[in-house]
Amino acid sequence: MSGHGTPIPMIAHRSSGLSGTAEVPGDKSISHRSLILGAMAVGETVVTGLLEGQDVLDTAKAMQAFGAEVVRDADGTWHIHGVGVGGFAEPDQVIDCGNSGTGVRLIMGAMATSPITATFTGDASLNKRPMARVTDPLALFGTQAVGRSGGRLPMTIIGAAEPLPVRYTVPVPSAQVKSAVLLAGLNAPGQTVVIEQEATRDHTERMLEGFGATITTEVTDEGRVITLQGQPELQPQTIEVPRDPSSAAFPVCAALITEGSDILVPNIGLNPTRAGLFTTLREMGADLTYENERQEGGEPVADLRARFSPNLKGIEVPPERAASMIDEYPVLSAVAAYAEGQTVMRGVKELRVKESDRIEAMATGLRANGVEVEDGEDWWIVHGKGFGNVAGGATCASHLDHRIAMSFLVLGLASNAPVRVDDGGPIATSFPIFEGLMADLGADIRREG
Ligand SMILES: O=C(O)C1=C[C@@H](OP(=O)(O)O)[C@@H](O)[C@H](O)C1
Ligand SMILES: C=C(OP(=O)(O)O)C(=O)O
Repeated sequence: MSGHGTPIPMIAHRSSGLSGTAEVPGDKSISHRSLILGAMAVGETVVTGLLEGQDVLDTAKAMQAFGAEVVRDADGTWHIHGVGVGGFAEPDQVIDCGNSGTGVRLIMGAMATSPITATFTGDASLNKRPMARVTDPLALFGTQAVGRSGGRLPMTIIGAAEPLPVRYTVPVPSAQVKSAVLLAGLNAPGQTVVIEQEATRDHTERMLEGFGATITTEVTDEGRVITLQGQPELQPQTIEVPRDPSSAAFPVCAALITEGSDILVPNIGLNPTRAGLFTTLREMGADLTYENERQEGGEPVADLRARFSPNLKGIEVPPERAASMIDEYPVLSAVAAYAEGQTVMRGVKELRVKESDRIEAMATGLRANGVEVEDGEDWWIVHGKGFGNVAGGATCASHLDHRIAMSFLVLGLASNAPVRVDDGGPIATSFPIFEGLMADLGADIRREG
């Protein structure tokens, strides 16, 4: 949905003794892909555990506009009747992807090699984000794109009627770009090859294989070379979406910084392309353990146990870990405020083109709450104050960015004065049950006014 409702101001007060079990919702990345790949398969894909956040609901609506039947049962199971690779119909309305970069970029890729035209838009945040990173490689297939200056939405994509196969090296670490090219490659004849120098989340590759595509990944001197055979008939799947490690990050970090806390966050996927935050927190001295470690659907899964960790130390986060925790830097910076010493984060330029400029948004809000932050184009350093020394007391702008809103609310759970955010509305894009879940654990996070 583009536009945004009335702002929802929220406030977090110092809390202690968080306890209980935090059942976080389904993984956002896998939810988008389940809908898109389900729509491109022949027959009925059945999905349980789908994240019903606004980002994913917007993708579901988009798949209907392209001709797939998408139905939710009363029990929350989703059924997608796909139209097959190359079977998309031309939508008769503008496709509104709301706040979701993943939604718009993956859908642009998925329709780019069909002889149809579609116009995309989003909310004020999404309409500022760069799309040339996707439309440049799509042009190699023969796809045309006409958008606003700077490659921004709203944008019309004219699909290639006779697509060519493509070999493309992704210039920025981005699973969205990689995925857009692979999804476009589905309806191109021959082999599409995508090369990435840094490993990013690999859900598209794993799921394409699950849907019956022929796809291989080879690690070479050039990087990860992913080869997809075009024009497969995708087989419908039954998918149980695992819980989202990026959402798990919020209750986990809240427990680490609030006195006397001990919580369990069950069933979290620890795919190495996603688990960088948890490794980093453990290196900082967090009392964060993996219980009941197991494999599910070919992925490592564990229950996360997080306890109050009064002796956190700042560290230098290895830059090569950035892609595996890219969405978690905002909440890491909130935890870093309570550590002793500096937390140094480098190689994170991508943070500047998310739902907001996340370095700028967090640095400004942290400073307003009494925490010193230095920053440059692709790095930032949080100077930890240690427990009991974060002043708090400020109102932070969330900039239509769910992760910024949730990170400042976590910050306020251990600061001396409460922390406010001007608008908690965007939280519903990825974590619609955040407020209730945090309240059940004992966190004092409320709406104001
Ligand atoms: O492919 C995906 O599902 C995602 C990729 C990442 O974006 P980039 O590809 O821009 O790094 C991430 O930030 C986003 O939340 C989800
Ligand atoms: C960057 C994010 O999402 P997207 O790019 O899909 O808007 C996120 O969820 O943190």
